Amino acid sequence: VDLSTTIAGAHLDNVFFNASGVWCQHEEELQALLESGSGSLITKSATYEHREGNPSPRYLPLPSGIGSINSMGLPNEGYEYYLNYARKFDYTHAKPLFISLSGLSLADNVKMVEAFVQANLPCILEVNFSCPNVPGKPQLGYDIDAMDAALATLAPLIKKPFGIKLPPYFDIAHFDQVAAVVNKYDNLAYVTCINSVGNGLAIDLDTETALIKPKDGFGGLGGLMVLNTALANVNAFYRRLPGKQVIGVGGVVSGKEAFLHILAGASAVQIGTQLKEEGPAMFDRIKKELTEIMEKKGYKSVEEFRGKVKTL
Ligand SMILES: CC(C)(C)CCc1c(C(=O)O)[nH]c(=O)[nH]c1=O
Repeated sequence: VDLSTTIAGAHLDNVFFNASGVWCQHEEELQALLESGSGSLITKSATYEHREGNPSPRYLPLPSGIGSINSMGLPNEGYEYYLNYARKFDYTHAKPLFISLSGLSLADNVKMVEAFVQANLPCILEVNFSCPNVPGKPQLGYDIDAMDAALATLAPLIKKPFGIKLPPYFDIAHFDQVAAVVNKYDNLAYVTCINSVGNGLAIDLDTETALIKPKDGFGGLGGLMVLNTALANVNAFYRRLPGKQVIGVGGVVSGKEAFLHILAGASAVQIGTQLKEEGPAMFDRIKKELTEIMEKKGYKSVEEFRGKVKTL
């Protein structure tokens, strides 16, 4: 069966790759992704300066495999590290390179975008809209006017097709409002849905203590428990963004959830928590599981069923 796809004009020989933030902060990790069964790779969201991030424990899988919680605090090597990586990257390689940017201000995003545009490389830029906004205001992804203003500045600068990483939405009116903004920008080629479900709290019964150290234990939720929110966001934006694509992420632990993401409309599928727990060998397992499901159902390519979820 054919698991290949094209995102923002770049060909992936299979739909799978890492969720930004997982297995992608350092070159060694990115090299492991290149050597894995993934179809592509995306770097850890970069800020202008290097960041250590929050004190540990800052990521933990939750008991009974329902998911994970993290408050990493944007640890990354600084954007120049990823720009250099993108300069050295072998673009004849079968896998396209995605670069995630998460500036702490619009000015920082502009400076980073300008540097990448100046370098004129084949990598695809993805702006993380869960990045923090002005302190006291909600993240960019939850401030529709700020999101529109950021895109009005960034889209013309980037010129080429690019994407944005979106937090999960839970209100139909928000799907409508965000889609109306996204549809204004022709080169905004895709949205990646969803980022972690924000500010969850995991507490240990025995110690009566929050699991992670930062932010009084508050952190983003990922893994199987966010699957149905992820499927809804993928399908909501698939229905609302004609001519654009959706990358699905959230709750993919096997070929089954990957199949459901594609059925909901995903053109590619990213994996975070399960990759963190299982390592890059996971891609071969998940590709095999998706292939088996497609063979059993008689599908020869992901194109045949993408977005074809039925309603009653
Ligand atoms: C949450 C932010 C630190 C504002 C952005 C980086 C990020 C982080 C992180 O670095 O803590 N974790 C996530 O699950 N998603 C993200 O987008």
